[in-house]
Amino acid sequence: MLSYFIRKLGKLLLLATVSSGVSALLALSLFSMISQTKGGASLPYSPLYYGAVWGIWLLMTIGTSTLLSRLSADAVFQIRVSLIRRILGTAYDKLERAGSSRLYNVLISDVTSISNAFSELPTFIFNLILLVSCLSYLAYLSPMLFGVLAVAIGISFMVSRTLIGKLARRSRDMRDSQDAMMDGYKGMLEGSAQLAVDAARKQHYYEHDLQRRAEQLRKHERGFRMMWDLNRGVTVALVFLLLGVVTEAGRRLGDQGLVMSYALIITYCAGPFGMVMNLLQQFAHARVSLSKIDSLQIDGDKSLAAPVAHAPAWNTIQFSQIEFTYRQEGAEAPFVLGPLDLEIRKGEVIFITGGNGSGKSTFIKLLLGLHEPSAGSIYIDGVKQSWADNEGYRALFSMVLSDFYLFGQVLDGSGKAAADAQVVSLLERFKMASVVKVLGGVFDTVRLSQGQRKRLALVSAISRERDIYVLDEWAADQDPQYRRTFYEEIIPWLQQSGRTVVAVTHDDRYFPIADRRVDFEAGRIRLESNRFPSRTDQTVATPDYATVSA
Ligand SMILES: Nc1ncnc2c1ncn2[C@@H]1O[C@H](COP(=O)(O)OP(=O)(O)OP(=O)(O)O)[C@@H](O)[C@H]1O
Repeated sequence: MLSYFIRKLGKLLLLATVSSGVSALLALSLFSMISQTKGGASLPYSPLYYGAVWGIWLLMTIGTSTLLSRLSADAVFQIRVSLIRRILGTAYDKLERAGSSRLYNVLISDVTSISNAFSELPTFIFNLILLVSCLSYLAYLSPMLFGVLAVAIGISFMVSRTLIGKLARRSRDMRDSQDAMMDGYKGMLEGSAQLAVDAARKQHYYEHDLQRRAEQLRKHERGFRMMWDLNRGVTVALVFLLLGVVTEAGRRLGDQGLVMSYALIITYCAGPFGMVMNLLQQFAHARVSLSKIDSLQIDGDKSLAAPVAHAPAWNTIQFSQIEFTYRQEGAEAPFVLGPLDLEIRKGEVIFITGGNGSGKSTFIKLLLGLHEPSAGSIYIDGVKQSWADNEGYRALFSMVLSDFYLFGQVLDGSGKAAADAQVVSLLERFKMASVVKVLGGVFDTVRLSQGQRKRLALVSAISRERDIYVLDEWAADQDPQYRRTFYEEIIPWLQQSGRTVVAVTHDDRYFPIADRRVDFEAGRIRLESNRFPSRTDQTVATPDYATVSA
């Protein structure tokens, strides 16, 4: 990730570092001029020269601040965008395993800690240069006194390193507690209606989940802050220790002027020294965030700029000995789907039925190419599909799953904003035209009832003009009248235009609508019943998008 940043912001980082370094050296030369003025004697350089250096230093400092603030904002932007792209390019099942709470936390807190650390790099380099320059100058003033100082600095460095190691461990504990807290927030917000009605549950959730997690987080935050402040305190204490060591050594050497110069420069260096130590702490914290991101395996590398894959021409999709197992930590007997053998033919209406937990939705996700089969293969017209390169395969589908998200923007078959007239005609068909307006392909509201939102989701899915519609219990939230319209009008209308429909349903009275019903039980196909056994011999219509969209 660091190399990614350096690639993206390398020039700005270099500029900010050089400018920080020059400012540091100018500041040091100002100090050197002052420190050479002993006992109220005049400056060794003319006031004009001092004023000129001061002026340049001021300009450089203003310029550096501007560059640093730009670098900081750019770093936040770059890491945010890079994470978004990684998440968008990551396989669905990896995201599902990571869980939304952990992903939200990465997007919120890890983005901040990494970008803070990165944007502080020039400040770190600035202060490091300042520190090294100060130390070099001290070595130049008196190598012997510097030798004494170097031993004290070495010891200080070892102490700080140990403390920073402890801080990283505390940071890791704190980050884990933040994930748990985020999970608690999620329950509180997503379950707000249940909690509002059920006071006992609210109290229980507060005491057993939220409060406990908050206490755990407080404990780890306290440990982290304590270690952070301890490290800072130790830094200040070390500066005093160094001053004491220098004063004593100088007294023994009998050179008060030298001691004065040393004390002045060490006092000046206390700021940069503290800053370097502070930033080392921040880097340790950011490293924990980076390891958090790595642990989620959001390693998506599919470029968003890559051309969108086109769906292949097809007549049959064949599942051959397909198996899938949910990877669950600690689960004794994880759910196993398959082995499945199934053929989907173009233009068919297939209903997927079965009891709760029988594997219908899991099958749907395999069909959509969202889960990678653990065994078996998928063939299109006899050609084996590669999981690693299944963008084209996925482009065959449009769907409304049971946990769908309703996007406000409607897209057409080419991925552009859909024409309003086309969307309005679909809204009319779904009896939504009086409820929702569309402007520039965007619904004016998505704050609707669940059944209405599902209708809009299907309008959106149809607008994409894809070959196969996959619907997971779409009609479950519709009123009986519209449920009937869905089964007796919408599905036949889609089929007549050459579309294939694969729908999960529990509505047994409408089962005869389907050409085929595939019934699941305990992850296996229990029964496959055909309404038209000879359907494969029929000529299948080519999809007529104009008819469907109109
Ligand atoms: N994300 C998941 N992680 C682990 N196991 C899961 C996950 N989702 C589902 N399962 C397991 O897979 C089994 C089948 O789930 P699936 O959602 O496919 O059932 P379904 O037939 O669609 O049920 P329903 O009719 O209730 O929607 C479940 O019993 C559950 O044990």
